[in-house]
Amino acid sequence: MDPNQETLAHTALRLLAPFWPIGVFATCMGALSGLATAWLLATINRALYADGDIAAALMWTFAGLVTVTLAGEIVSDLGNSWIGQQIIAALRKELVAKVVAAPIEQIERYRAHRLLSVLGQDVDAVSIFSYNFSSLAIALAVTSGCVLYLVFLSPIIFLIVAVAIAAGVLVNFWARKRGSAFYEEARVAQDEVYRQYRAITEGAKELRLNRDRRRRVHGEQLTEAIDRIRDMKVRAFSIFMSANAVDSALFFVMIAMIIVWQGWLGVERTAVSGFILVLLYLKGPLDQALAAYSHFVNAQVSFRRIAELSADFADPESGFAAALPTPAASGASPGIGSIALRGARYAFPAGEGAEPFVLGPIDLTIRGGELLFIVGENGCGKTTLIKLLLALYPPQEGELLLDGAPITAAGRDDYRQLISAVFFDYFLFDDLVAPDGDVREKAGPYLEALEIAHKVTVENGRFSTTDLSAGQRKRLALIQVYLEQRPIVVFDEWAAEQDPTFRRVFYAEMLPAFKAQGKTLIVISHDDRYFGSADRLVRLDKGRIVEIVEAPGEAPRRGLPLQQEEVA
Ligand SMILES: Nc1ncnc2c1ncn2[C@@H]1O[C@H](COP(=O)(O)OP(=O)(O)OP(=O)(O)O)[C@@H](O)[C@H]1O
Repeated sequence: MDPNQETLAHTALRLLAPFWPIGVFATCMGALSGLATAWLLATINRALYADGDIAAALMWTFAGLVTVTLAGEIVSDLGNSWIGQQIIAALRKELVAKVVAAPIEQIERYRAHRLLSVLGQDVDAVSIFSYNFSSLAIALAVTSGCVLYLVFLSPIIFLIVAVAIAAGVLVNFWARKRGSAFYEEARVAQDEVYRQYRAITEGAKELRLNRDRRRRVHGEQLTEAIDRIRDMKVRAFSIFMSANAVDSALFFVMIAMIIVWQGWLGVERTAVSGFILVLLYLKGPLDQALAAYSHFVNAQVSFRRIAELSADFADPESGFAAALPTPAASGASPGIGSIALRGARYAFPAGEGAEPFVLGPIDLTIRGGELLFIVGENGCGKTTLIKLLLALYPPQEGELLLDGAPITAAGRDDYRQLISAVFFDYFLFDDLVAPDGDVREKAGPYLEALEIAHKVTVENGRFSTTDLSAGQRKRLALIQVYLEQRPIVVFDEWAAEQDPTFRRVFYAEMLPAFKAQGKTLIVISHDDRYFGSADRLVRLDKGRIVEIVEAPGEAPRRGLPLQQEEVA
C-alpha cells in the first residue's frame, strides 16, 4: 500500500482528535454500563441463591445498577453516534475540499463516475459502520465488564472461556481475510455500476433509439455488474454468517463443558450458574458486535478507496483559500496588456496502443483588447490550447505570461479570476454570481437582449428555469459572462447551437460590443463565414500553430502557412 495513504484507524483517530473529550466520556460511560451490567448479573445470581426473603438493600442495589446500566448505555450510545456523524461530516468536507482544490487534469484523469462512487457509496459504507460503532463500543465495554466478573468468579472456568474466545478470534480473523476479498471484488463492480448509471441517465435518449445498445448496457453490462455485487456481498455475508455460527457453536460447547466438568473442576454451583447467566447474557452484545464487524470489514475496503482518492488529490492548487477576494470583484475590471505562451507544451498521457496527443511548442502573444479566433480541424488541440491560456493546464514546458510576467503556480487561481468562459462542455449553474449589485436587476436587460426574457426570470439570484432548448441554455451561460465583468472572455464554439439569426448577432454584434468595452476575446470557432470578424485568426493543426492571419476580414487571405519559429 502507498505509504502516503492513511489507514482507517489513522484517519479515524485524526478526525476523532477534536472530539476526544466527548469520546473518552462516552466510552467511560459505556465501560461503566458494562461494569454495572456485570455487577447486576452478580446481584441476580446472589439473589437466586439467597435464603429466605430478599433484603431491601439488595432491591435498592438492583434498582441502582439498572439505572447506571441504562444511563451509561444511553450516554455512550448518544455520544458515540454523535461523534460518528461528526467524523463522517468531517471526512465528507475533507474529500470535497480536496476535489474542489485539485488540478483540473487530476479530475479529468480520475473520471466522474469513479469520483461519485467514492464520494457516495464509499463514504456511506464508512458512515454505516460509524452508526454501528456505538453498539460495537458498548458490546466491548459490556464484555470487558463481564469478563472481569468471570475472572473473579472462577479463574479456572475462565480459562475454558479464554480458549473459546481465542478460537473465536481466529475464526473471525479468517472470515475477515476471505470476506474482505469478496468486498473488494464487489467494490470494483460498483465502479462499473456508477459508469453505467451515467450511461442510462445521460445517454437516455440514445438508449431509447438503439435497442441493441440498450440490451448491452442494461441487459449485459449493468445487470452483470449489479449481479456481481450481489454475489460477492452474499459470499462475504455467508462467510461472516458461517463465522458467527462457529462462534455460537463454540459458545454453547463452552457452556456444555462448564456444566459437564463442574464436578471435576471442583467449582461451586453459584459460580457455575453465575458463569452461565453471564455467558447467556453476553450472547446478545456479542452477536451485535459480530454484525458490526462485517460492516467494519466493508468499511475498511471502502476506506481504502477513499484513501486512494485522498492520496491522488493530495496536491491542491495553490491560491485556493476561500477567503481571498476575487480580484475582479474590486470594481470595474481593468483591461490587460497581453497574454502569452512561450515555448509552451502540453502532452496527454498515452492511451492504450495510441500515440499521446502533444500540443506545442506554442509561441503566441494575445494582445489586450483584441478579438482572436482559434480555428482548426476537430482534435487539432484548440480546447487544449485555451486550457493552457486559462491556466487550467499548467504547461509541461515553457510558460504562460500575463503582461510579460510569468504566471506561477501560486498566481494561477488569481489569474483565472480575470477570465470568463463558456466552454463547449459548459456547466450551467442556475444561480448567478456577480461581483456587485442586484443580479436580478442586472440580468434583466441581458435576458431581454438575448430574447429569453419571456421564458426565464431571475428570482432570489437564480434563473426561474433552465429547462430550455440547447441554444437558449447557452444564452443563459452568456448572462453569467456579462455579469462577471472580467477583462478576458473565452468562448469555445458558443454559437454552435444558435439559429442563423442569433449566430449572426453573436459574431456581428455581441463580440464587437465586448471588444468595444476593452475586453480581450478568445473565440474557438468553426463558423468560417464569420472568420472575417476577428482581429486575428490562429489556425492549429495537429497541436501546432500553422497559420496566423492578421485582420482576416480585410483581405481574402493575407496569411501564409508559417514555420513554427515565425509564429511568435
Ligand atoms: N482528457 C484527455 N486525455 C487524453 N487525451 C485527450 C484528452 N482531451 C483531449 N485529448 C486529445 O487531445 C486532442 C486535442 O483535443 P482538443 O479537445 O484540444 O481538440 P479540439 O481542437 O478542441 O477539437 P474539437 O474541434 O473537436 O473540439 C484530441 O485529439 C484528443 O485525442
